Amino acid sequence: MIKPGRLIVVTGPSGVGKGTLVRLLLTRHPQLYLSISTTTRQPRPHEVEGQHYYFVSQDTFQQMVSADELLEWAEYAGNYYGTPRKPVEQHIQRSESVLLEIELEGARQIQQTFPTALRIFILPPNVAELEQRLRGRGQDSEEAIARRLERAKAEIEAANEFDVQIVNDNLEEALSKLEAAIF
Ligand SMILES: Nc1ncnc2c1ncn2[C@@H]1O[C@H](COP(=O)(O)OP(=O)(O)OP(=O)(O)O)[C@@H](O)[C@H]1O
Ligand SMILES: Nc1nc2c(ncn2[C@@H]2O[C@H](COP(=O)(O)O)[C@@H](O)[C@H]2O)c(=O)[nH]1
Repeated sequence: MIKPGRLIVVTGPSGVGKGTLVRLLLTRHPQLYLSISTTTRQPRPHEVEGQHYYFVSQDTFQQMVSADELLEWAEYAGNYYGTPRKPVEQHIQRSESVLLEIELEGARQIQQTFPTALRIFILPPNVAELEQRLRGRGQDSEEAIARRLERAKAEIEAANEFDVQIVNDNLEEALSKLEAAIF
């Protein structure tokens, strides 16, 4: 059994399948709470305010940082992303476990502030497959894909900083490993 009120961080390069794995995990384990991030990125066509992200201006994001309303935040590929503090703390206080799906710099901040958090790194089978997944997703411009792939190299090198590393090759197998790490 998972310990109550645990913080679980899922990190890995963009396009590796974190969101896909987390969505599947939530359908099997609806008791987990997924934090909804704030971002200055423009919404993608299918994205819904308050469901995928809270989409805010740079000014609003900066105000949230100044007011210490974010548990962690980072600049990523030209946009800002952060975890709203209050909902996470409320769920943890209620002994509910919370999932953060965030990039490397944010995960490093969580390591400082929540050293007991379980930190999981999702790896691609190889970089060519990662690129194929980013392109296949069809959501990002060529420039955005290039920036994400550039960042991916440094991210992958940091995988050993994490408690658990999971290669997302076969999706079902990766999901089973994610469940085994958490439960
Ligand atoms: N095991 C897998 N095999 C093949 N394709 C996969 C696998 N896992 C995910 N994908 C596909 O890869 C693409 C990227 O997945 P996803 O959006 O979940 O990545 P992500 O890590 O959440 O990216 P980001 O960090 O940018 O949000 C999607 O099209 C998804 O369907
Ligand atoms: N440090 C944080 N990183 C976050 C947060 N929410 C999402 N992310 C990560 O950003 C990249 C890009 O996301 P995309 O939706 O533009 O593809 C990806 O690695 C996300 O995991 C956050 O609150 N903090």
